[in-house]
Amino acid sequence: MSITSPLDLSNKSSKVSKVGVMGGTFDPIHYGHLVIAEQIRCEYELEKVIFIPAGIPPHKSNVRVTDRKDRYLMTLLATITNPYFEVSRIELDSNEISYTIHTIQKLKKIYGKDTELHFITGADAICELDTWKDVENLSKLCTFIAATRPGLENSQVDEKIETLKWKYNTSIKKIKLPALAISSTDIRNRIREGQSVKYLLPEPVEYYIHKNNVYV
Ligand SMILES: Nc1ncnc2c1ncn2[C@@H]1O[C@H](COP(=O)(O)OP(=O)(O)OP(=O)(O)O)[C@@H](O)[C@H]1O
Ligand SMILES: O=C(O)c1ccc[n+]([C@@H]2O[C@H](COP(=O)([O-])O)[C@@H](O)[C@H]2O)c1
Repeated sequence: MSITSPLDLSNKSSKVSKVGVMGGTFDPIHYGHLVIAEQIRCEYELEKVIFIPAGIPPHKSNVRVTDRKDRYLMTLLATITNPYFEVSRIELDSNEISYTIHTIQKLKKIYGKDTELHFITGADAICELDTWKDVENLSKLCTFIAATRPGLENSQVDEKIETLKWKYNTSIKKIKLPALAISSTDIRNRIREGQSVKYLLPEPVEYYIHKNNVYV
């Protein structure tokens, strides 16, 4: 499905030198995503962070994910108040599996080779980097910044990151952030069970979910 909207910012290529790329399924987007994106933006002096909802998330291709229009609109609602945040439909508008290597290659073409691209992830996602498509080339085109996530043993994450850095000769930075034990899975379950999700995600996103019966 193609979603057309004047709010698509993926073609804005005005000269920037350090861009954050925050990929995710965002089903739904929550404060865990927003906090890591904002903290990493500040810590690494990124000029902006582009949120890229996945069309077909590579590791969830056999899992039912919510309609792309809903995930796109929820991501827009969640990020609209931050002038440094943008949302791109680059993956949503493609019917291919949303491999990060393809997205980063497209962004490199848009922004040019001199713009640094920093892929923002949670520590759980970075620990699976070995299983991503074409990691060798991906590692040459971007760096990775991984935020700690509750439930993961820090020493094991550190060990895994060191192995990945050595194996792919790439830059993976780890940043320790205030732990937010929030996940989209938990939010979906809470909504289905009629429990409150207030303060786990931005209020407009919560309204959107209830108004459109997104997780019934
Ligand atoms: N609470 C959190 N703390 C740190 N990183 C997070 C947190 N929630 C999500 N992330 C990271 O954000 C990225 C996108 O995550 P995703 O959209 O899959 O959310 P999720 O909460 O992990 O979803 P689900 O529960 O459906 O698997 C991933 O790199 C993930 O590791
Ligand atoms: O490119 C890959 O092979 C790949 C495999 C797993 C995850 N990713 C990306 O990592 C980000 C987080 O994924 P997820 O499944 O936790 O939402 C999202 O942008 C995915 O496209 C990418």
